[in-house]
This record gives sequence, structure tokens and C-alpha cells, in this order.
Amino acid sequence: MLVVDRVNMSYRKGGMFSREKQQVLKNISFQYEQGECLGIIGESGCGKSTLGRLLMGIEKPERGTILLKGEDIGRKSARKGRISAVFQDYTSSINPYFTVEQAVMESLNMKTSSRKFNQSKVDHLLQHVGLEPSCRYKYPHELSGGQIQRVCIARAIATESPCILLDEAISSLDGSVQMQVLQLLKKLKENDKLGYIFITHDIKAAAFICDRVMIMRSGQVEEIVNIEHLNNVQSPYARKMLQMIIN
Ligand SMILES: Nc1ncnc2c1ncn2[C@@H]1O[C@H](COP(=O)(O)OP(=O)(O)OP(=O)(O)O)[C@@H](O)[C@H]1O
Repeated sequence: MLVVDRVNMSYRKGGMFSREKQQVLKNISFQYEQGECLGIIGESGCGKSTLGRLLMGIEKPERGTILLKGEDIGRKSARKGRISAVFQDYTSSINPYFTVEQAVMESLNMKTSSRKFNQSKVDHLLQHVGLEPSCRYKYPHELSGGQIQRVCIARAIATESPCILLDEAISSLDGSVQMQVLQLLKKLKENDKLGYIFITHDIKAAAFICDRVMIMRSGQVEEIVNIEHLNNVQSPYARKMLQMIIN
């Protein structure tokens, strides 16, 4: 479904007028199949979020290609209805002047503009992500972090995209709420055949919902491994990193 081929990205070091560049992604290649959950893990600064922005078409790779169902991800038509995202900072992901209903409707309107039809879908979506119907008329400041993140997930699934990119989407939530959101994602994957690209530094969370993980190191792909072989990674760096995190 998604084919990433020799993607490179660099940024200017030290501001707009600097000539010096920092190469953040180096020859990244991998494929993502519809319905799977692919984790992207690695230490802070290794380029995970940069790759996430490229996969969403927010930025363009300097070199290389990203094709979604054969179309360049940079084209709006390639992304529309095929990929949506949930980011870490849920507070800025939703317009603070929108009620939950308005926030979810905004996503639904991208698919069809029938107001009546979309309004009837809001309750169903809220229920789907485990939110009470009473949340419908609340504003973000009246909700907990976990509830807002569920609204963000409802917005992402409202587009009916087969793939959702989650960039550290549970990192700002506390332990038990993280687990609830992970269980919700797992349920949606099993029941609705949703697929995820799950960017995280939390290997335990990745092990819980991912089918495969791609381990990144300094802007490069170190290793891609099926989750059942996570204890058996080949690269010494990946082995050391996993041991450090798991112990
Ligand atoms: N817009 C930008 N301009 C300049 N440098 C950037 C930009 N975005 C990212 N970088 C640099 O690219 C490198 C990779 O950053 P990125 O946020 O992709 O890493 P990450 O693996 O997601 O880190 P973390 O886990 O801490 O979020 C960092 O050195 C960062 O400073």
C-alpha cells in the first residue's frame, strides 16, 4: 500500500541563512501493507517524527519517493481518505472553540457534506472510541487528556482511512490511560481492519499492538523485525537498545 524508496531529508543547521545542513534521514526504504501495524522506534532525535511528516505529505523528501497506492504522497488526491494522523500534542490538535461534535463533524465533512448523515454518525464514532454521548457538546477544556486523545482518534477514523499514523500519540497520557488507548487501537485493528503506523520510543507499547517494528538509528533503518522475533534482533545496536529499554 505504501512504498518508501530511498528517502533522504536534511535541514539547515542554525537557521534560514545557514549553508550548513544536517542530514536527518538517509536512504530510508520500507513497505507498509494495508491492515498491518508497523511500529517505528528509535532513540530521541533519530528522525522518527521527520519521517512521520514526510509520510503525511506535510513536508517533501529531499530525495527519494513515497508512494501510497502507486501515487506520490505529496499529492492531496493520494492522501485523501487513505491516511490520517494523530499527533502527540492533543491540546493543539483540536480547535479549542469547537465542541466534540464540531471537531468530529469537521473530519466527517471531508468525506461527505450531508449534515444530517454526519450528525447521526457522531454518536456512533464516540461510542466506538469509548466516549459517553454526553461528551458530544463539551469543549476540549472540559475533557481529560485521555478523552481528548480519543476524540482525536475518532476524528482520524471518521475519515475511514485504512491507515492511521500515530506519532507519539499516547506519550503525553499517564500509564493507565495509555493502556486504555492502546487497547482501543488494538480492538479497532481487529474488528475494523484498521492499520497503523505507530511512531514511538516506547518499545513495550509497540510490542503490544505492532505486527512489525522498524528500528531507526541516526536517520537510517537499522533493522525491520516481526514482533514475535523482537527478542532475536540481528543488529548489535538494536539488541543493546532493546535490552536497555526492557531492563
Ligand atoms: N524543521 C526542522 N528544522 C531543523 N531541524 C529539524 C527540523 N525538524 C527536525 N529537525 C532535526 O532533525 C533531527 C530529528 O528530529 P525528529 O524530531 O525527527 O526526531 P525524533 O526521532 O522524532 O525525536 P523525538 O523522539 O525526540 O521526538 C533532530 O536533530 C532535529 O533537531
